[in-house]
Amino acid sequence: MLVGVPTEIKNNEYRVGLTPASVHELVAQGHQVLVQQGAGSEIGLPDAQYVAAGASIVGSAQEVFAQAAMIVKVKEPQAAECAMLREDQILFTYLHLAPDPDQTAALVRSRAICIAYETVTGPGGGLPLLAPMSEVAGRMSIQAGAAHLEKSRGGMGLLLGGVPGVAAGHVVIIGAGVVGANALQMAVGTGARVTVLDKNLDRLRQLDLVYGNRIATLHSNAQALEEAVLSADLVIGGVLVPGAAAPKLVTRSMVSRMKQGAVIVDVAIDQGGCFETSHATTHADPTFVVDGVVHYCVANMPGAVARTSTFALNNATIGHVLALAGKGWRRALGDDPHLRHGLNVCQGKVTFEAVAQALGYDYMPAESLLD
Ligand SMILES: NC(=O)C1=CN([C@@H]2O[C@H](COP(=O)(O)OP(=O)(O)OC[C@H]3O[C@@H](n4cnc5c(N)ncnc54)[C@H](O)[C@@H]3O)[C@@H](O)[C@H]2O)C=CC1
Ligand SMILES: CC(=O)C(=O)O
Ligand SMILES: [Mg+2]
Repeated sequence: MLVGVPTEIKNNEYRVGLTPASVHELVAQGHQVLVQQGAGSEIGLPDAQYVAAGASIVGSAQEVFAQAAMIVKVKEPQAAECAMLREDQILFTYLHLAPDPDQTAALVRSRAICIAYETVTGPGGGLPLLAPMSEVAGRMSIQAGAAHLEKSRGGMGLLLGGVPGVAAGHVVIIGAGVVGANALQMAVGTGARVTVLDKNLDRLRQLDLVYGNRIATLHSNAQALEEAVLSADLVIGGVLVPGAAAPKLVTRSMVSRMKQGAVIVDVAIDQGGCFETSHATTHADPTFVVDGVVHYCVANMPGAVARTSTFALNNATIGHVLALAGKGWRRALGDDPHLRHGLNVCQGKVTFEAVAQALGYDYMPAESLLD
């Protein structure tokens, strides 16, 4: 198969869909790879490394989209990229469709085979192609939150860990999944006081076993959430209902009663966000203030540490890239129910139920398109 890798064009997005090592794997199995000139050059992966791995370099995204049977990317296709997709072309990337009607309509119109990293499941449960980026974003959320608690960035002027004789800050983490557990690890490292909430008691049990009385765990209900958020200096939003728009757990009224200069990091913003006051921001302009509370809502946080993130992402995606290239989409999805869960839009139909429900499309089960 001819596999294409365009340069990412989202704001401050320097990740790349395939590393030279992944290109090497594809070429070793008889595939051809087209990489757009400079796709990895900002993160120490120059064109020469791709050529050494067996790729051909082309000058423009147009050439990649026109020639490749499968496009491997990182972020959801931007409008200019959607316009270049073709019928039956495979698109393998993050999509986050439920909160994004325009992108969904464009993918439906394209009649391409659109497989979302974030809804591919794993044999042991979980979302293995989302997990590496959630690890990155969860760890970064505490760095970003701590920085924005500084006065010069709009925060209340608080050092998370405190100092001897001065109390530490209070970090509240909503959602104890991959983002939440990684945020927790970093928050504990700063010396902050940490509270973590989830609806899933097993997740809270696991964290309690690791951290004991160093943290507080709370079953997430409206009252517990409100009390925690109102006493927080930094709140991390890391909830997920896979494929669906994030539930708006923190209302505008709660935000208006938070401490002045507190900081919210809404990691779940790529699924629409779990704070009523959130809207997506970019690395170029990452924050805005509502009722005196700083909101950091960058939808592609791992793009800031693009080198680490590119390798972490490829570790998780390459097996599926090889299966799609080797078997074609019908057989690869037919053989592997976990990869099949990634199919969100296919030949003009919405094949992921939560996306169809969120955006008012008829739902077409993936299975019915595989014969
Ligand atoms: N902004 C960015 O750059 C990035 C955003 N993300 C996003 O972060 C979000 C979280 O991802 P993961 O941690 O991997 O998901 P996960 O599935 O590992 O964890 C989500 C957790 O939310 C919990 N949850 C669901 N409903 C809840 C509720 N009402 N109250 C409390 N907890 C609830 C679940 O029980 C689960 O433990 C996703 O939307 C993901 O796409 C991930 C990576 C980068
Ligand atoms: C998961 C995601 O949206 C990201 O890594 O940018
Ligand atoms: Mg997004």
